[in-house]
Amino acid sequence: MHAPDTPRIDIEDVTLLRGSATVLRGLSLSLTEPRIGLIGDNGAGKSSLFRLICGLDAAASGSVSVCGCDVRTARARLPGLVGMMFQAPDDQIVFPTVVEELAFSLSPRKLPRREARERAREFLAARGLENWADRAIESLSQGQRQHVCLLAMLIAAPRVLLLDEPYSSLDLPGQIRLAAELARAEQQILISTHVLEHVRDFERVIWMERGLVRADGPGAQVCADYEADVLRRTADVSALRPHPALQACRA
Ligand SMILES: Nc1ncnc2c1ncn2[C@@H]1O[C@H](COP(=O)(O)OP(=O)(O)OP(=O)(O)O)[C@@H](O)[C@H]1O
Repeated sequence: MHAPDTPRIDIEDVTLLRGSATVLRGLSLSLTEPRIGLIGDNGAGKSSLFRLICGLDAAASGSVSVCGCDVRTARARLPGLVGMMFQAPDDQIVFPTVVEELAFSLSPRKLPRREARERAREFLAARGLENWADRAIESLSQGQRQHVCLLAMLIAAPRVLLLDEPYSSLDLPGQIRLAAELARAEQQILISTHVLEHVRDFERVIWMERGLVRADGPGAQVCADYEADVLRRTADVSALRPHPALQACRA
């Protein structure tokens, strides 16, 4: 059952265009679970769905609401409601140093600049990262930039977190820390990933295919169905050299 204080996202009969392409087609979803995984092939529409939910792109038709607020009319409230961690850190980061980027995330709270930076330093220090504060973003690796994107989203403390392939550039310790950070987080979290292990035990996983929902249900079932489908589609090549990610479903 949906707890009354858990955020909810309602998508009703949405069509989304990007350029001349229709990337989501008549999509309807009611997202109420605290953890939801999003899987599917490249180009299936996962990032597009996130962009729609956080108000970066507007639907050509249909409606999207977060916690009852229509994203078309609630843009000013959206930063406090929804935070997104982009797939490519350079699409997200706008400031030259870590502390400035984190302080920027606090801008919806309208704090004086000095106080916002102070809070950003404290936030970093609480995670043992005080020496990151004045580092130039340019001097960070891709994985470290991805970590900054995560911190920028967490410091803003929105009610819903959208993470677009958050593990893709992280080293193994980074992946373990991120998984622990997410397990602790009280927010509703949606994760798009190609690494099924990160969502297999979720209560709900949505498999997207060409802008539509192909399957929607418990993570173990949906991930197994997707793997079986991938195995069928790649039978010619996987017979030559089985991919480790598909070993379990071949057994
Ligand atoms: N800026 C854009 N302009 C036009 N079409 C786009 C743009 N960005 C994405 N698309 C198209 O939208 C469709 C969905 O892309 P999207 O990025 O949402 O897929 P995805 O499931 O997140 O893929 P991936 O797993 O590769 O990240 C694709 O067909 C893609 O070509």
